[in-house]
Amino acid sequence: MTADDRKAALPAGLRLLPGRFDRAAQETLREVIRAIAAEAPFYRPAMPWTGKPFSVRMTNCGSLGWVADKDGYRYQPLHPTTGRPWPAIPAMLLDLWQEVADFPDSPEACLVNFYAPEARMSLHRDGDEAERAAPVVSVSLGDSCLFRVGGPDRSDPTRSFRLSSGDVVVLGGAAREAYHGVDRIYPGTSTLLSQGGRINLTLRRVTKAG
Ligand SMILES: O=C(O)CCC(=O)C(=O)O
Ligand SMILES: [Fe+2]
Repeated sequence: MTADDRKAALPAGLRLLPGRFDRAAQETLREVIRAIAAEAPFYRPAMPWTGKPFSVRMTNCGSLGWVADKDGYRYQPLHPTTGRPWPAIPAMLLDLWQEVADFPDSPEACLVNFYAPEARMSLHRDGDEAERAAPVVSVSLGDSCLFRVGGPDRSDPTRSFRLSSGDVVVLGGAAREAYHGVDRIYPGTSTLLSQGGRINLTLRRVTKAG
């Protein structure tokens, strides 16, 4: 038995689609995100209550965007600093959802995370969406990362694996409720983003946001 065999199994409903986007498609996505960020700039959210800034910078596209500030976590239709609506979700990402989500309706939200080399995302569950039958569909671009996933309880055993530019992860079924996070970025592992770092796109159906 290897060390890996002793680790938790991947949760049911987690699908990894390595290299789902080839380099040309990644470059197109990069330009699409550049246009989104020109309209809806990346900003640094803060942890509720403590106000501690996230290491990840964020923006959104879609009719709703996920935000975090001293008042809590929520979805809202307007960018917190510009006050403008989020840009539409690009057709390429709606097409991806149609192909892999196995869910009839389109996503309302696409969170765009930017990880500088030192950024990470601590273990959490995506729990602010009313529609939990819809999966979370996530796209990785730029530098590789170490992604960790466990079970529905924070104390469940976890497994980690690398995600590289162009990879897609679908968290559906039981995996929709699984704890997950990003332990680290591997700087210099991709030439896609000239400044380095990693972009993650996270499509969610949401509906009836609080
Ligand atoms: O960056 C990732 O791969 C995961 C992002 C994530 O879990 C989230 O935004 O909720
Ligand atoms: Fe998440």
